Amino acid sequence: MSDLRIINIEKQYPQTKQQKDPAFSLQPVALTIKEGEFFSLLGPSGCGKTTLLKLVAGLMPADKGEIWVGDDHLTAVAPEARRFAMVFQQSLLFPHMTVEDNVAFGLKMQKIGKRERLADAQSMLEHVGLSGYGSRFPDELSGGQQQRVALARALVAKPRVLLMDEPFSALDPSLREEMRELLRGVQKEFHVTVLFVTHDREEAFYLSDRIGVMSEGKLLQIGKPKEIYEQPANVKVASFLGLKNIIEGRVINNRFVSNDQSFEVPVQTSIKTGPSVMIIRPETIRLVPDNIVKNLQCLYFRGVIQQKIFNHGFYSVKVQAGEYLLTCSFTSQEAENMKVGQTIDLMMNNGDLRFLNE
Ligand SMILES: Nc1ncnc2c1ncn2[C@@H]1O[C@H](COP(=O)(O)OP(=O)(O)OP(=O)(O)O)[C@@H](O)[C@H]1O
Repeated sequence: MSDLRIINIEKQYPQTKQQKDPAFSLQPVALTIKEGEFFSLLGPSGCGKTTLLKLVAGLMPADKGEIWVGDDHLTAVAPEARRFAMVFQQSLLFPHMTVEDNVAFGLKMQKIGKRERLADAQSMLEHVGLSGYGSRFPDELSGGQQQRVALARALVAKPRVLLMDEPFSALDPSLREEMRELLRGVQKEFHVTVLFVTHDREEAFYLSDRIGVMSEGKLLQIGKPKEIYEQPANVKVASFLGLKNIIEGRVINNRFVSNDQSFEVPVQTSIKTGPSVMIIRPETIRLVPDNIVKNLQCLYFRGVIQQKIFNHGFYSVKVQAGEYLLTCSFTSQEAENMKVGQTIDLMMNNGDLRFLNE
């Protein structure tokens, strides 16, 4: 298998005289991306995603570590000889060449005959929904169409790895969605290995087979989107993923005790004694049915509705429960009679709660 192996790659940028803070360093990254896998590096601006991508591409040397694809050791191989393709935020098409020639350019470099390369370019343009656009010039295309051409140009040369750095961030939201769908489709069709950089959680969750969450030069967690969402490795990952209802407290004798001592719940034995957080996922919160007998398997809150917002087919409802402002997710039916200012009773199963050491 031609997996992409990133073996303990690290990089420290040199300190400049004007710089007050220490120069950025990328902590050692060890990561294997399977052939045909879509892998995203997700993290806030400045966390080192592009740095890692450039090291993989060979656009700058690493201080330590190795890059392999299958049995090929690429660490010292020039970027253009790695057989990787790259797509950036700007499409970087050659303005004086037609769309068709832009797409066929890489094949020309590989000394593939004119007829064959134009046929391949045409076929790839069809795959990205641009058949009939071959004789136009880049400035006769919209931003979204230019990114389609950039994608076609990257794929036509059958790269061993496709590296993408925020390729859709300059596009408007509906076009972004369209491009995500297109990319997901062609990536699966051509079984190309993709390393994708984004700070957009939704984009990473939609596209990826696996995600690596980065922060401050460190790869904090690797996992499938569902695993990362349901079991974030630590508070930084949880906060970056925008997880709601992160409640601070302590673990004592395998029980989580909230800071204001108003409740305690059992935790998994893997959670260490000491400062911790409890995460309540909005979709696991339910209304307490009438006449229920409360039991120890659930946690209960009484609170006042502060806000009710329709959001993508469900209602996001904020409830002030003592000192906690809980975000809940209710169906239209559940939320139908809810009004701001109303007192409601909420419950959640202990088994749905997540605990993390800080
Ligand atoms: N050539 C360089 N020399 C010195 N420092 C650099 C260099 N390139 C980037 N940096 C610094 O390294 C850090 C990581 O930058 P990088 O571009 O990898 O982040 P990123 O996660 O891709 O961010 P963004 O999403 O904003 O592009 C930043 O603090 C940046 O200022």
